[in-house]
Amino acid sequence: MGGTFDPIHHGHLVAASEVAHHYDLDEVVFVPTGQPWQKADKIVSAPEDRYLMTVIATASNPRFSVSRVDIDRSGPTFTIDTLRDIHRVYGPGVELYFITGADALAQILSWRDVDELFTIAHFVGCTRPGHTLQDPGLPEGMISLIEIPALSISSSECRDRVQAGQPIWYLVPDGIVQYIGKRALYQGEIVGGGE
Ligand SMILES: Nc1ncnc2c1ncn2[C@@H]1O[C@H](COP(=O)(O)OP(=O)(O)OP(=O)(O)O)[C@@H](O)[C@H]1O
Ligand SMILES: O=C(O)c1ccc[n+]([C@@H]2O[C@H](COP(=O)([O-])O)[C@@H](O)[C@H]2O)c1
Repeated sequence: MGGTFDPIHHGHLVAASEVAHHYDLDEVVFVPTGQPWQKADKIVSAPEDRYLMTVIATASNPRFSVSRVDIDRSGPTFTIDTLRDIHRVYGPGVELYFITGADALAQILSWRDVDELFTIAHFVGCTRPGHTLQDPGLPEGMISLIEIPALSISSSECRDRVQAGQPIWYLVPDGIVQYIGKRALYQGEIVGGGE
């Protein structure tokens, strides 16, 4: 599952858990983006903070892991590179599923090397409150759509709440609340951070 994870929240974790259950996956690898080029107009926290928050949030689940492939690669993050790197790490025989939410799915035709993407991994689109889940017009079978329990949580809302001094307990794992406090994240002015 790729994401900016700024911060990771329970919407991400529920989506990952549901897809893992549905497809009986051995492992879900969370891959925090290095430079999310389609969020270039937004301020994004340091990759190392987003990576550590993802590690903290997933630590208790033995089937969840976190990869550094995107944060260790320089330049904008493209999923085509993510999938090639993951294949190198796990070996060419592994079957990959790329988990993505309804909002990301709507943009997928704008992603780099979109045609090749579907030859490397299965794409799974998850429902997300506030976004309509539509097949983006690709040939049948390229993307599977699955319904997950609705959690109307977004990272931008979490950041806005921290900046406004409102609690984010129970929107994110407890360790993430503590990490955000310890590192004083999201307390400055957010430019273009809202949805
Ligand atoms: N509540 C949710 N339910 C289902 N999928 C989600 C949810 N929140 C995020 N996702 C999906 O998780 C992936 C990574 O999301 P991302 O890290 O950009 O979080 P976000 O909450 O969308 O962030 P932001 O509010 O900053 O845009 C995307 O594919 C997104 O669609
Ligand atoms: O490959 C691309 O061109 C591309 C463009 C936009 C987003 N993505 C990927 O989509 C995932 C969700 O991205 P985001 O920005 O919504 O957190 C993450 O893994 C990104 O690297 C990928």
